[in-house]
Order: sequence, then structure tokens, then C-alpha cells
Amino acid sequence: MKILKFGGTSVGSAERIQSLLDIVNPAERQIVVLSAVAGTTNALVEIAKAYTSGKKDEAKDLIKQHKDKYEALIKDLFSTENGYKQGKELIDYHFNYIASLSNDLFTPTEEKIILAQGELMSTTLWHFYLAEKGIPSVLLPALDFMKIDEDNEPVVPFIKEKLEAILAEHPENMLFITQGFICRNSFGEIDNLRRGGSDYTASLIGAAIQADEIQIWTDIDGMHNNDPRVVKGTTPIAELSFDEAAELAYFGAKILHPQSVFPAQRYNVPVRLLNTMDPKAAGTLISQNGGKKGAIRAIAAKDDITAIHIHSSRMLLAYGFLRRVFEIFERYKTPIDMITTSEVAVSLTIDDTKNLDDIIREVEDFGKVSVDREQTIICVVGDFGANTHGYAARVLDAVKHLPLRMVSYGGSDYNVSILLDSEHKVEGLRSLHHRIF
Ligand SMILES: Nc1ncnc2c1ncn2[C@@H]1O[C@H](COP(=O)(O)OP(=O)(O)O)[C@@H](O)[C@H]1O
Ligand SMILES: N[C@@H](CC(=O)OP(=O)(O)O)C(=O)O
Repeated sequence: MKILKFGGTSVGSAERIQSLLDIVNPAERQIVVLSAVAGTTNALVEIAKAYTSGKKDEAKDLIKQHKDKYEALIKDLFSTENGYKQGKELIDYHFNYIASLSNDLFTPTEEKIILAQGELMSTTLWHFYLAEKGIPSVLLPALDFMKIDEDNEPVVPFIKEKLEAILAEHPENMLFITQGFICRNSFGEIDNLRRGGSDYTASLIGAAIQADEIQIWTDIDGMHNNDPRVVKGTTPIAELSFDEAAELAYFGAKILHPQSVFPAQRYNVPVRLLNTMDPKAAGTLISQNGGKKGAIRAIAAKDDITAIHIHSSRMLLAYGFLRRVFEIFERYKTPIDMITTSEVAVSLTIDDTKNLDDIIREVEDFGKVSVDREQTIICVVGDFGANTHGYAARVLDAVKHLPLRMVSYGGSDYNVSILLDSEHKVEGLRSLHHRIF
């Protein structure tokens, strides 16, 4: 069984929703995971922000604006009166529900309920469209099987058990549709897998049911060797290993949600990145042995990084120092991305600054602390195993005209990372691209 995920742009208009049938073969048993229509989740975030700050009129205007877009979409999508009627009832229901939340005490729980409406609408609209065309499909409610625990980690055995039970109820059906992104948390409340999380849904489903392949359909012909939004002349990479893809996704290659590689890797299910606008293009295949030995594969950048530098003479010849520093970050559930150390100092980076003030207060017990904000990690990914040579030199040579804050090499066989001020990011990406590829 295959899992096909279509992102926001792939369901971004009536025409795009209709042309999913050019790609999806309804005679093949498969699960199709859909994101919300492009722009919807951003609009829902804005509505929730307006509610949070008590701006009910602003929220009402935003709801109206967005509902108008959906009115236009369903007019173009359906060709029968009955199809249109069903679509209209659906969007009335969801937008009235969003509007009704203005009367409640607005907490993060209500915010997550609002954010879930986009995927609930897109999947049901496509299900109705297929029905209009006489194509049977089964809508699988993600909220019935997609679950995360108290640490926001997915509960794969639960997902597997629930999903297999639901699929077993429909032995004759071929086409299943479900929502990406949304899930329930350990309290049973509606939650989500964070922005861009529909890829993660597809990967978790693929892992849970041991699918043959997970296909991520988007608006570009695979993972490119640099950020196409910043650098001209980037090219798609035919094959990547899971490790390389994970590094690229984590360090900013927006085409894949950062966590989405791990479930597929853990259960060894290949992932293919494909282009809805050009379905015949080869795309990128991510698999166990996909990497090309001894080569630089791609460059990615992650913004909004904060660097923390701790200078302490107590570190000199001491043991247990780093453990005590790391424990502080662990207590505040703050992941560390990059680390460099000397005998009397340690520098590390984080991207989640929710608890930064508390962390700094505690870290200051160890020595002198300084913080640099608006930093960017540029990550160069390839096969840099212990027997290879020259890669770090090539990377550093390409950015020798830029001030570097940190350099990390050797942490894994796949990654050379540099930290620089975000104002140098574009120049860094371009210079690396032109000198390396
Ligand atoms: N290395 C990269 N390779 C391919 N696309 C990338 C890369 N880095 C950033 N992107 C961007 O990711 C976009 C696709 O991701 P996204 O917008 O999340 O798609 P979707 O809405 O289909 O989930 C592309 O349009 C491209 O601009
Ligand atoms: N709709 C959600 C989830 C998602 O994955 O979207 P997309 O596939 O369009 O990146 C978001 O915008 O975050």
C-alpha cells in the first residue's frame, strides 16, 4: 500500500483539487493525506491571534474574507447542484464553528481547534468531489488514530492499532483520505504536529502500516541542492539517504517537515518527493542506501537561531561540567542544535527561545554568558566519512570572506555546519553554491 501526501499548493485551487485525479489512481489501495488549502493555516493563525488579543471584530473580518475564498472555490469545484450544496453546508459549518469560538474563553486549546479546521475542510471537499464523480472513497478521521504523548511524540503503536482496525472495516475499498497535520494529545484534545506537519502524518502512517512507499507531492521536482528561493540554478537530487535527508530537513530545506524522515527511516519505508505540477519528473528518492559516497550533496539554512556562549575557568580540567550545563536545557525541554567547546568555554545554539531568560539565569551560575540573536546555521550535507578529506576546507574556503561565529564538523558523517549572523545568510548560501557545485 502507498501513502500519498499532497501539500497546500497541491490542493490550492479548485483546478488543483480536480487534477489530483491525474495522479491518484482510484483503483489502487492507498491512503491520501491532504494539507489545508494553501494560505488557510496562515489565515487560521491570524484569526486565533485576533481572538487571543481580544480583537473580535478583526477576527470576524478575517473569517468573512477567508470564507469568501472558499465560496469561490466550491463554485469552481463542483459541477452539480448537490455537490455544491454539500460543499456549501460544509464550509458554513466550519466557518460558523470558528466564529462561535469568539464567545468562549480563548486558550491555546481553542487555538489548536481553529488550526485543525483547514485540513478537515480540504479532505471533506475532496471526498465530496470524488463522490460527485462517482468515485468511492473513505474518509479516515485523523483525530481517531493520530496521537501524540505528553512529550509531543507520536504514539506509533496506537496509530498502528487504530489505523489497521479502521482499514480492516473496509476490505473492499481502495481510496482512503485523511487529514495531515492534526492529531490528539495525551489529554485527548485536538492538537497538531506543528507547521508543515502533514509530511510527518504521511511518514507516521507509512511507518505504522509498513507501507511500500510514502510519496510527498509538492510544487517542486524534489529536494534541490540549495534553497531555490534564495539561490538561482539549483538542481534536484535524484537520491538521498535517510540520514542526509534528515539533516537537510532539520536544517531548513522546507520541502520536508524536520521530523518526517525518522519514522520512515525507523521502519525502512522509502520516501519519494514528487511534483504535482510535473508528475512525470523523477523527483527525489530517499532510502536507506540512497546516498552517493564521497560527495557534497546539498546546502540548507536554518534561521532564527540564538547562540549562547558560556565562558568559565571552572571548566578547565573539570569533568561533569557539560552535563550540568546540558541538564538545564533538558529541564526546559529546549533542544540544542550545534555545540563547540574549548578548554574554558562552550558555545551552543537553540531555536526555541521560549525559556531563554530562565535558561540564561541558571547558566550564569557557571560563568560569563553572552547571547547572539538572529543567527543562521548553514548546513552542508554529504558523505564526509572518517576516510574522506578536503570537505571542511572547501566549505570554509567558500565563506572565507564572511565572519563565522561557530563551525561544526565531525558530529556526524553527513554534515558540516557553520553559524553566522543572519545578514550574511544569502551571501553564504550563494557563495557555497557557486564554489561547490
Ligand atoms: N532544498 C530545497 N529543495 C526543494 N524545495 C525547497 C528547498 N528549500 C526550500 N524549498 C521550498 O519548499 C517548497 C515546498 O514546500 P512547502 O511549501 O511546504 O510545500 P507543500 O505546501 O506542498 O507542503 C518549495 O516550493 C521550495 O520553495
Ligand atoms: N496546513 C499545515 C500543515 C502542512 O503540512 O501544510 P503544507 O503541506 O502546505 O506545508 C501548515 O500549513 O502548516
